[in-house]
Amino acid sequence: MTRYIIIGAGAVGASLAAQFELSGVDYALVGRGAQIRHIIDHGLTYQRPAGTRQIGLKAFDTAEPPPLKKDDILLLTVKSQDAAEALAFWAWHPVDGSGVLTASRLPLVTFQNGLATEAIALRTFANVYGASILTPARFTETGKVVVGGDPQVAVVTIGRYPHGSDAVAERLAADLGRSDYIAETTDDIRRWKAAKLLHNVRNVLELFDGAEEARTAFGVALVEEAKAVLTAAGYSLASPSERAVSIANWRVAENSGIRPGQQSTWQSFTRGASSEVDYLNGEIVFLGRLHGIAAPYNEAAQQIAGLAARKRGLPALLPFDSLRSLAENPLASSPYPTSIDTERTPDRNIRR
Ligand SMILES: NC(=O)C1=CN([C@@H]2O[C@H](COP(=O)(O)OP(=O)(O)OC[C@H]3O[C@@H](n4cnc5c(N)ncnc54)[C@H](OP(=O)(O)O)[C@@H]3O)[C@@H](O)[C@H]2O)C=CC1
Ligand SMILES: CC(C)(CO)C(=O)C(=O)O
Repeated sequence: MTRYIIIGAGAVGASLAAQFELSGVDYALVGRGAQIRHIIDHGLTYQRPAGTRQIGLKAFDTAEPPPLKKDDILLLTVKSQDAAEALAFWAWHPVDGSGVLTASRLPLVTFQNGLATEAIALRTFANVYGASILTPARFTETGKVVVGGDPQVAVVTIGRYPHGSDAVAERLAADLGRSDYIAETTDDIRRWKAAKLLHNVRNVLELFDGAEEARTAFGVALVEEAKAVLTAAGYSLASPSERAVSIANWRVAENSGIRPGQQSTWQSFTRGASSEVDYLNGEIVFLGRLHGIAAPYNEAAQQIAGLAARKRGLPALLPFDSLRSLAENPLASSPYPTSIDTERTPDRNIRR
């Protein structure tokens, strides 16, 4: 019987575990730090539009991972910047105590935003699948995850990487469907991930203050730049009309505990965790450099977020004017103060 090994117990991973637990799909949730300790000891506080419940989960600390079995499928739900470390940890585990190694045997599904993780995974794992997930999920308090998707938790598109679809993708889509997700498969997951990145390049704006109108205009510039770069890099972007499933009735529920302005990047900064911006705006900068397209708006956002991330926390929103002047005058030295305390204080901002 298939068992899903969920790696990373945050917004996406812990909610997957909770939904599998509720629907009877077999899984093991493997996490680290205070979050997994709390889940092991007390269960997960899981807030959905219909109410909040305390759910006991099959949870493991990375320090004591469950032994892997031959029918396991790995679901990678860490942030992109943590993917290489997590993959290196899992790749060379023996399966079933045999001489067969995880990376050559077990399928691995990458749930990350951005375009980088699948290629990193393919270096070690022979069977890589990408999953593009649309879910309003929040992890800002230890032991608690809020998901406002209604009536289903999320919309997930799955495909084999770099292309194709097969029985593993279909299996995961079916199990997600049983677990209250809208799920579909695709032959070209790269197009879906690229299309989603157009949304995620704007995540960074939630770290900045400033007038709504000016921030919206900056968001448009980020997206236009991303479109130009992705096109130059050979991506044709998937369009919502290509969906095989209807998401017309899917929404973020009102009063679900999910508020605008608190997407995944904001959550990491708020928790004092590390930043994914180098894989979102940074992916556009990287592809722009490879294909000779300037991306000053994404580059300015990446630079200022990068400096701020070293502080590990977001005591106050960042000055939008600095962002705009750096984007409009990229050769000027960074207008954002560089005398930043770089001491690492993980989980500093978590409310307990
Ligand atoms: N949150 C959302 O609403 C959405 C997120 N996404 C994407 O999904 C991906 C996951 O995001 P999200 O769930 O928000 O991330 P979170 O930061 O909420 O959760 C990731 C968890 O993985 C843990 N972790 C990191 N490295 C390891 C490791 N080696 N082994 C075990 N656990 C590890 C982190 O611990 P620590 O805190 O110690 O770093 C953290 O608890 C991202 O690419 C994100 O962009 C996509 C759609 C929506
Ligand atoms: C789906 C969405 C937009 C949810 O907020 C996301 O991808 C994120 O938070 O990064």
